[in-house]
Amino acid sequence: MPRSSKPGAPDRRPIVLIGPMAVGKSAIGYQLAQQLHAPFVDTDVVIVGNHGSIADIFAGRGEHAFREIEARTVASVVEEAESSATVISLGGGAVLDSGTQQLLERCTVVYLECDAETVAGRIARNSGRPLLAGDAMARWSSLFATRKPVYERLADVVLDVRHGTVAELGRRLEEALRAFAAAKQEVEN
Ligand SMILES: Nc1ncnc2c1ncn2[C@@H]1O[C@H](COP(=O)(O)OP(=O)(O)OP(=O)(O)O)[C@@H](O)[C@H]1O
Ligand SMILES: O=C(O)C1=C[C@@H](O)[C@@H](O)[C@H](O)C1
Ligand SMILES: [Mg+2]
Repeated sequence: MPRSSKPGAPDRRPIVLIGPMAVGKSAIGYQLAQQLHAPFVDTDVVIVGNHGSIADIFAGRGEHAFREIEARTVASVVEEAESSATVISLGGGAVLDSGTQQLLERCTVVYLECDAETVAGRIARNSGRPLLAGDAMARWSSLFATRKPVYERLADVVLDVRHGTVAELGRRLEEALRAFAAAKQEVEN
């Protein structure tokens, strides 16, 4: 029996991880894909593969150009993943695009929820995120305050990632997705 037809198994829609910078979308997304034996795509990685580093795109062409590239990339990744349980990790700001928000209606959306304390050490070590140039923590907090309502509105499943290793959070997320799929199946039957 295919894994996804087990009662309560995650359904065959793309699983998309959203949330602020450094929350763990890429790390936990990869972990979940391993557990589900599913393909994994990180849209930031696809952008870098096709267009060069994110820092160079911001520096050379500006944020607006980056957002256009990002929206096109997310659309093609989601469309290619349609009807499969592919795990997709988005960049932190990808959800601001209205076309992307519409596409996410066809996916199971997981919002990774955290606080500034969780990401402080990770951001201090980081140098590749152009939007965090200067006072990284202040920039992160200001972006998070603006985007939090969008993350919350789009989420099917919310995972609190303030505590736990990536492996533990991957297991917790798989359980949460099974519970979500089971509840959805019950409503549909
Ligand atoms: N629960 C965790 N425990 C310890 N380290 C973690 C945890 N989650 C993520 N990390 C580490 O934090 C760093 C940032 O994680 P990651 O790159 O997955 O964030 P992201 O949400 O994809 O960020 P971005 O929006 O910039 O792509 C990585 O080095 C990752 O290994
Ligand atoms: O939160 C953001 O706006 C960003 C997050 C990163 O994943 C990258 O997509 C880029 O650095 C922009
Ligand atoms: Mg990432």
